[in-house]
Amino acid sequence: MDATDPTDAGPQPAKQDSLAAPVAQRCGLVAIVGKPNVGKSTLLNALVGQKISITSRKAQTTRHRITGIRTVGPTQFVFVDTPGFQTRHATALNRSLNKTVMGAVGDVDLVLFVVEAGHFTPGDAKVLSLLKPGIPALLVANKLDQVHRRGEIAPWLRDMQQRHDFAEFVPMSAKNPKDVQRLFAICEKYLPEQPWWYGEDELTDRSEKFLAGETVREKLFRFTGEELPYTSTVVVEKFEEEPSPQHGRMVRIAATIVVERDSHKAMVIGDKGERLKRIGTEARQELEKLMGAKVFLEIWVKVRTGWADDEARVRSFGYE
Ligand SMILES: Nc1nc2c(ncn2[C@@H]2O[C@H](COP(=O)(O)OP(=O)(O)OP(=O)(O)O)[C@@H](O)[C@H]2O)c(=O)[nH]1
Repeated sequence: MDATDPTDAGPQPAKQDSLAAPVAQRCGLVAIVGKPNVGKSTLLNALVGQKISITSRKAQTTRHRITGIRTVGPTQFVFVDTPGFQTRHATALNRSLNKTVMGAVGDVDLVLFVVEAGHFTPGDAKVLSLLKPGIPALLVANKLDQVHRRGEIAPWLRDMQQRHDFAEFVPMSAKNPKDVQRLFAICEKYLPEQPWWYGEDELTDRSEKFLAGETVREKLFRFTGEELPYTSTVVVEKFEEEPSPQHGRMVRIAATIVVERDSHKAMVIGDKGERLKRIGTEARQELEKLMGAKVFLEIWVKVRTGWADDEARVRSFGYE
């Protein structure tokens, strides 16, 4: 996969040659945490330089612990994206999500605690309470572009300083490449000197099968807007490579969208199947680009009432 670099990196450190003093490699885990919708996935994608975590306007679209890898100069950042900490409902699905967050913040070198600049809600406080002492945390005050009175940021930062012993404050916008570049430079010194874990060009340790499911899920949420409950999910039933003299690489994928009610199924399928067709077309086009292959994508819609309340079923759909 070729990564285009949206971060406008500017000059990179020169490659080491045999005459130059060796620069020690750094490598470490960076967790991105925050309540739903603060921009964690947008930030991760900007940091990794390729879209690997799905984003949408709907809260709770990120359910898996996704790693993104980015090597900049001598430093390899291994990012861990986590689900928004969900406090409103206590279904088995949410218990599983919360466990993922706990796992993610306990064992990392650096935490990026993401909030919307100028805001701090009880939802943010809940996530903040999960941060472990001893692990440096940066306050990423995201969506700075939406703050129109910049003068209010300084008193807000002072208030944030009272709430947690943040190592640094980074007011920024995940949508601004220069800010994202600056964030790399800030994070670098928190990662230990040790050899890289992955190749220089690797972006994720997730399989293409996983990315296929995520892509369908993103289109599903994008085209159903706020109507479809976030308990709907996507299961990839088949992912098969086939040799094709005509297309080079060819992949056959069958995915099932699992919804809770018949009415949700009708919503996903849409008038004369229009919506499901659109979901399938857009997902297929994106996957073809991502995988550099001809993709045949089949999507089914199934109703499984109450699946989000059933621990065994949540596990069978791939949540820990
Ligand atoms: N204006 C502005 N919008 C942003 C910025 N960063 C993210 N957004 C938008 O905020 C919304 C939520 O972003 P996501 O990246 O999906 O948020 P998330 O925290 O991963 O959300 P969950 O998956 O629900 O946990 C999207 O509509 C983004 O486009 C930013 O810096 N500025």
